[in-house]
Amino acid sequence: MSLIPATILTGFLGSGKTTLLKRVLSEAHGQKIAVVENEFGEENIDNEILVQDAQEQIIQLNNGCVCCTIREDLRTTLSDLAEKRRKGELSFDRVVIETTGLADPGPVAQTFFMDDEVAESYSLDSILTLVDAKHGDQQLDERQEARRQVGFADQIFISKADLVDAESVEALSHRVKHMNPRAPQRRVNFGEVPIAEVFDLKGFNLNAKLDIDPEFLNADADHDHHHHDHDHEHGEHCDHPHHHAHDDDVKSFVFRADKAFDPAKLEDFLAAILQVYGPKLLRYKGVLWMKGADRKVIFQGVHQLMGSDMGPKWAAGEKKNSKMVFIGIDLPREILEQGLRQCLV
Ligand SMILES: Nc1nc2c(ncn2[C@@H]2O[C@H](COP(=O)(O)OP(=O)(O)OP(=O)(O)O)[C@@H](O)[C@H]2O)c(=O)[nH]1
Repeated sequence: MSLIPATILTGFLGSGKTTLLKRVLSEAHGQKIAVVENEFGEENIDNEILVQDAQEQIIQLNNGCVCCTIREDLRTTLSDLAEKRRKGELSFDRVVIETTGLADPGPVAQTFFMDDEVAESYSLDSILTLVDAKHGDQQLDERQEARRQVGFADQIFISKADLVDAESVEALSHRVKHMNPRAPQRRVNFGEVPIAEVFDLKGFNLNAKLDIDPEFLNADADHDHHHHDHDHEHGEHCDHPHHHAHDDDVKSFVFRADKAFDPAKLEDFLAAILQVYGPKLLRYKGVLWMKGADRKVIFQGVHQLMGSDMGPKWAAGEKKNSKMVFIGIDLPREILEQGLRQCLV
């Protein structure tokens, strides 16, 4: 039986997760969706909002946060769901896990890789993160959970743009992009979003795509700014409005190289780096040129868990190179860059 696609829906308190989910559930998409809800408290209001006319399966994980105490519950819930599906007692095509606004999506994502039973039945499709245009800046300033949610995202939805002026949305969008350049961004008005941008994003797939805006890559490579405090001159690579400097602890950087990697050296280096900095590395992904390989090598990971795979062949005439993006908390950028350079042939 094929793996059940799973989507993690995250975003800070009140960012519009339930609104978006309700919208998605009520859209005529012909799919059966099992929803795993994680709410604080006994009363689950969201549940009532969501159930209405949908025949979806809604499971609640109450009294705790999915990222810590409830993690075991999540594991058993997912296993039970898969088991019932196998036996024909339940029928659903995919599962969506809505985390509380205070959850760190990291441990939730890791459940899909670390637990054998879960990994055998599910494949993590993507992490969707909502950012509230009205309160996002303050939440990112004050709450690390909010910053981690952005760092982990495969797709970002900016909600409530109707409540603020265009310039503020731009500034927020720019800030978020610096934290996570690989997640595409989209504005959503009361959860209105095409289903194609919610499901089957394959953000966790080892595909050969590394969706980084080429502008961002250029700006980043040409400027050796070790501190991303948005202090570049106006008009210089970066023409978005940004009035204030943010020194977000969740940062990203892109490494590019026009020389091939020595596979053994790179493997040793990455293994060592993950040992030390794994907890701080939220997401990383790369399309690599390895010495002696006629195919692209795709690698990616979450914290200490890293995987790699062969991608497509380098096309005739294609200029071989490598690009990697690292997203993490207080990233040791110089150590990473220096180390990676030493792995080049
Ligand atoms: N103006 C405006 N309000 C929105 C938008 N999206 C959601 N809201 C409102 O924001 C409030 C919170 O939305 P929810 O969908 O409950 O947010 P949530 O992320 O599920 O909230 P928690 O479960 O508390 O974390 C609701 O009153 C929504 O109607 C939007 O695009 N614009």
